[in-house]
Amino acid sequence: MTQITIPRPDDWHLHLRDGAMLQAVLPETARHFARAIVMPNLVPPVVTGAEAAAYRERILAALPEGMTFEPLMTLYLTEDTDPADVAAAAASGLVRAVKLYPAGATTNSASGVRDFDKVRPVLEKMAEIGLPLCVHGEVVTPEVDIFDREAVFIETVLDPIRRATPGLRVVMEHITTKDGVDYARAQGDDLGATITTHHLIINRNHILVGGIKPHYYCLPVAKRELHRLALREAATSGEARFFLGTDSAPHADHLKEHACGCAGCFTATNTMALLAHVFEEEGKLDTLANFASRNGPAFYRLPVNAETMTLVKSDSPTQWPDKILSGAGPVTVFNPGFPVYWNVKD
Ligand SMILES: NC(=O)N[C@@H](CC(=O)O)C(=O)O
Ligand SMILES: [Zn+2]
Ligand SMILES: [Zn+2]
Repeated sequence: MTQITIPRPDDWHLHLRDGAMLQAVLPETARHFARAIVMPNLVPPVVTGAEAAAYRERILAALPEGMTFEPLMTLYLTEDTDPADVAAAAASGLVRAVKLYPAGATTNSASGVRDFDKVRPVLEKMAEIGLPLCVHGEVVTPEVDIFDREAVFIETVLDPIRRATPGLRVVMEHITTKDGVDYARAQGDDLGATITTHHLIINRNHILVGGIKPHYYCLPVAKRELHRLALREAATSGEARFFLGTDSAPHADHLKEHACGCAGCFTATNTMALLAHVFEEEGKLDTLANFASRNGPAFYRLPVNAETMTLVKSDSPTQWPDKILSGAGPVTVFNPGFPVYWNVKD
């Protein structure tokens, strides 16, 4: 097959940042994706409904003329979050999810949750109104090896929270392990899991073998090959619980190529072409629409986009810019390390 048409995709986990970076990266997403769940880990974080409304306005103001894109807003869960504010922001349709960052787990997570008992009233309100909790699923206990943080989180934090809060709808964000895949599969339809593009392509060797590759460093960090293979199998299975969240996370190059480099891969520009490549490799092009276009809206109780996207495979490799230029500095586009012949048709 050299061509495939799917409903226009959405991105269920995206970092757009703010200011000059937002201006530069928003068109990269809006060119292909109709909607995105926009992460709230700004500095300072997007905590209240009023802050989410203001951030949404800044995103829409940065959208180039002629592009259509709907930002789906999220709130950053803190120990001081007010359940009534969350409920009001959800009822108005402004906010589509609340994001849980264990304090210290990832970029800009210092205001995240340390004591899960303190957020119990918010979680109970969310269960009552059906508002999803998006979870960065890693423990931050120093004794736990960074490659085990996701598996330990599932057992010691996620599962207890879900048992204590019946009816809470949860998205395991950017799963990176077979443990994550297996856990998601064993649950009911109140649990979804996003999978990034880059975790379908790289394993931990890509980061470390032959010299350290800062542009492959993200959190959760890529794991062993067996986990990458489990993620590929899950993403291409067509199962409703697995959907695309690119976690495209721009950082200026000087902050990635640094003695203490930031975590995040920037994949907004080439995600759809890369996914077509991956799904074709797996012999599963027929399930790309489920992963990128249908399963996410079903979980978030939104309609599938009416527009379509056509992906075409050609004889010569697809070209992308190496970097996106922004007022905050250049941002390197994720390089899969192999030629890709798929591209989105204009
Ligand atoms: N994924 C990352 O490595 N980084 C994200 C944060 C996150 O999603 O954990 C970022 O905001 O840069
Ligand atoms: Zn995260
Ligand atoms: Zn993220």
